[in-house]
Amino acid sequence: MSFGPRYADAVAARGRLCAGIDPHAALLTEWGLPVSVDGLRSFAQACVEGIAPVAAVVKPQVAFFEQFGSAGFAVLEETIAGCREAGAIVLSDAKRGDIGSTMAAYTTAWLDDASPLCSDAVTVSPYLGFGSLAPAVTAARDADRGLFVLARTSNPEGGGLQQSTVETGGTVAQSIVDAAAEVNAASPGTIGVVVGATREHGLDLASLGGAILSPGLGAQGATAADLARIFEGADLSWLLPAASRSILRSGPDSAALRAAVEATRDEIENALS
Ligand SMILES: O=c1ccn([C@@H]2O[C@H](COP(=O)(O)O)[C@@H](O)[C@H]2O)c(=O)[nH]1
Repeated sequence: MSFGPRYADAVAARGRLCAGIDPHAALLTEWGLPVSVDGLRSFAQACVEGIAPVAAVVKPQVAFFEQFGSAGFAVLEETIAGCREAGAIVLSDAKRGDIGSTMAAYTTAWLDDASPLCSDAVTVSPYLGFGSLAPAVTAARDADRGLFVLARTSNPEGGGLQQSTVETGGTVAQSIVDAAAEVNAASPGTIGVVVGATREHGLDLASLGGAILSPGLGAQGATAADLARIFEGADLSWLLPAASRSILRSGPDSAALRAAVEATRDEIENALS
């Protein structure tokens, strides 16, 4: 099954929420774990047990594993496999982007079955030009996997670049949404976009035909009520709000993590209904 219908099935079964696995040092300490590879492994294991069986999409933040080098990557591999086994769609938040020939290698790392990091989808940066993502677009389509392309990010610094105007008159962010929509017209749901929940985005998302990952809930200040306002007019069935720290602060108990996922999801579903 291609990524779009698979994603739609997961969200229909589990609700609209992407739960992040972001093992910040501060969270490891709050959970009573050492800031070490052993602490990282225990943290990730608790997330696999508490979050992955209930969240539609789980998003490991690669940076927090990468900071421990090869041992951290080994924990990430186990985490990806464990989350997929628990039935979650795994979106690895790696934000890769480079010239096309290098992009092909990133694509092998994150989307090829033979790779131990293979995920259902990966975040990518289009700021070397959307066309530079072509190897990833082709591979995602051929392997029934997904890409999530940064369009209008949740951080305050993104606007200067993302809101600037391109030759054709629209914003850079809108040009990325439009390029994603063009791919999705032939291959529905292959390309999602990232649009933060923290502010008005000014984008026309009506023709996207793919998921809208919206980080910023909780720790960055956005609320479920903000989502309904900011995404008015978009096809809300594609909206995928994301939260990490606000859920993870309930750990390390697996049952408490599970309850935090369910409460966040219910709040979102109520606000969007
Ligand atoms: O625009 C973006 C793109 C990605 N992120 C990532 O999402 C999570 C948010 O974590 P919180 O703890 O819920 O703030 C994190 O991994 C970011 O790197 C984003 O926040 N904004």
